Amino acid sequence: MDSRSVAHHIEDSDHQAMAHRLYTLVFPLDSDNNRVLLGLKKRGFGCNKFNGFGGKVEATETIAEGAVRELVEESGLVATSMQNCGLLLFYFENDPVAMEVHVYLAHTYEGTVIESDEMRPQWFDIHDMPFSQMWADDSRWWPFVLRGEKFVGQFWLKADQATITREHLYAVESLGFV
Ligand SMILES: COc1nc(N)nc2c1ncn2[C@H]1C[C@H](O)[C@@H](COP(=O)(O)OP(=O)(O)OP(=O)(O)O)O1
Repeated sequence: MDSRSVAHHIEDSDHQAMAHRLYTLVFPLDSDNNRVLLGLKKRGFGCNKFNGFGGKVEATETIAEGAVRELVEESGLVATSMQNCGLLLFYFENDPVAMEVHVYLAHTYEGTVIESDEMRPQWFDIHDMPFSQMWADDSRWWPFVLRGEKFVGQFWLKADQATITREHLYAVESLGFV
């Protein structure tokens, strides 16, 4: 088990028994204008979906370092303050490895938004998200972000990557275990 994984903090024995792969997901906010920067994924996993910016955490970095690196690589922005706002756990049918996704809000950042090989960035109103072009789970947990609540979400998905068969989503006081 990756020592950076927080799997053992989730009270679910099936979950704890699984292998986990660590990911990050960062949402840059423009609070003055109630906007969030999303990227349209241009290739690979989640192609043609809007999402925050993130990817696999490398073996040599912390989760927060991975979040900053992926944001720069995919959007051109360098986060200067980030808040860990959620933990998402995805279990895909026929995949023995759970995805452990650490979600951050970037409140301040430097640099210029650029399109990368992987992502085409676009600003959206935080109250008018393109959920029909996003992962199925996003519309479930985004309201927690709007309410300023930290959250943990477990989602079980069919192999079609679109159908949620089971979910467990709840607010937490703190993600201090992350
Ligand atoms: C299943 O539902 C999902 N919902 C949301 N909102 N985000 C998800 C979901 N499943 C995966 N993600 C996120 C987690 C990561 O931020 C990316 C996937 O990362 P990727 O596979 O693109 O990782 P990279 O390291 O960038 O990959 P490359 O090997 O292509 O560089 O999606």
